[in-house]
Amino acid sequence: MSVVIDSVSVDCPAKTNLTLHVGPSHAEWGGRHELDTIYCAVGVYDTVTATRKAPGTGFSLNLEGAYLGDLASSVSDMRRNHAVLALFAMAEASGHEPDVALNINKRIPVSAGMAGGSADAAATILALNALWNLDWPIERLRKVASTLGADMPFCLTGGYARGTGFGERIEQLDDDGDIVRGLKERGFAGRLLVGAYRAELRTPEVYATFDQIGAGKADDNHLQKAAIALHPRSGQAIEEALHAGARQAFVSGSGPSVIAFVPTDDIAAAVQAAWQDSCCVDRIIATSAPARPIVHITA
Ligand SMILES: C[C@](O)(CO)[C@H](O)COP(=O)(O)OP(=O)(O)OC[C@H]1O[C@@H](n2ccc(N)nc2=O)[C@H](O)[C@@H]1O
Ligand SMILES: Nc1ncnc2c1ncn2[C@@H]1O[C@H](COP(=O)(O)OP(=O)(O)OP(=O)(O)O)[C@@H](O)[C@H]1O
Repeated sequence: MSVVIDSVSVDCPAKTNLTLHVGPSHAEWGGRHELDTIYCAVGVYDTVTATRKAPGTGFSLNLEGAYLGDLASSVSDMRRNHAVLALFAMAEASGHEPDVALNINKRIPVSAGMAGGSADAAATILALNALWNLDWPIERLRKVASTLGADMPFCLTGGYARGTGFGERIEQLDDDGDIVRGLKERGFAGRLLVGAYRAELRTPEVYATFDQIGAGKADDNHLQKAAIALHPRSGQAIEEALHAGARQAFVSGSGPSVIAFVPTDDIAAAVQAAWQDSCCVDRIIATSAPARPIVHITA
C-alpha cells in the first residue's frame, strides 16, 4: 500500500553547454539542428512544487521570483508554460488527471541560454513521478521529456552528459571518467560566475543567425558568434573575463548569458570587478558546477 503524498518540491539546476557543435537542420526534427554537445548543470536552481488538488478542479500555476522576464506577463498563456506542458504530458502518459497546483520559484534567468523553461519542465516531471507514486525509471521519464524540448531530457539528471541527435539523446558522463577528467583539466568545473542580462535571446533566432553566419573559428560553442552578433555585450563580457584571468569564458547555449569559470578567490574578484567596472553584464550570479536536481517530499 503506497503512502499518499500531497506535495513534492524539486530544485532543478540550470544547464550550460561546455561544447556545442552544430550540424545541419533536419525537417523530420521540426527543423532542429543535429548537435554534439557536452551538457553541464550549474548551481542556479528553480524550485517547482507540485501539490495535489481536489479531483476535477484542474491545474493551477503560480510564478514567483525577482527576474521573471517575459514570463511575468504570461498569465494569459499559462498553458504554454513549459512546466504546465510537462504536467499535461505526464498526465497523458500515466492516465492521471492534471489536478495539480504548480508553484515555480524562478532563479534561472529567462531566455538566457540556461534552459530555465526546460529545468522547470524536468522538475515537474520528477515531482509528478513521486506525487503520483509512478516511480518510473529515468529512461521512461526522458522519453516524455524529449517530446517537449531538446534540453529537457538532460535537465532530469544534471551533472555532465553528452547530447546528440537534436540534444535529446543523452549519454550520462561519469564525474571521474576520462571525458570529465579532461574537461576538469581544461577548467570546466568548480567555481563559476554567470553574467546575466535583462535582454533575452530567442533560441530559434540564434539558430537562424547561425545558419547565416556560421560558427567562430576557435569557438567550442558554435552558437557563440551568432549570439554575440545579436547581443554584443556578451562578447565584451567574455573578453573582460578572460583578460581578468578566467580559465574559461563563453556564451551559455543560445545566450545571452556568459559563463566564466574562476578557480580562485582572486580570479573571481578580478572578473567580478572587470564586469562591474565595464557594465558589460546586468547581474552576476556566483555558483559552481556540476549540479543535480534535488527532490523533496514535502507533505
Ligand atoms: C541551444 C540549446 O539550449 C543547446 O543546449 C538547445 O539546442 C535549445 O534547446 P531548447 O530551447 O529546448 O530548444 P527547443 O525548445 O527544442 O527548440 C526551440 C527552437 O530552437 C531551435 N533548435 C533547437 C534545438 C536544436 N537542436 N536545433 C534547433 O534548431 C529550433 O528553431 C527550435 O524550434
Ligand atoms: N517555466 C518557464 N521558464 C522560463 N521560460 C519559459 C517557461 N515556460 C515557458 N517559457 C518560455 O520559453 C522561452 C525560453 O525560455 P528559457 O528560459 O528556457 O530559454 P533559454 O534558457 O534560452 O533556453 P535554451 O537554453 O534551451 O536555449 C521563454 O521566452 C519563455 O517565454
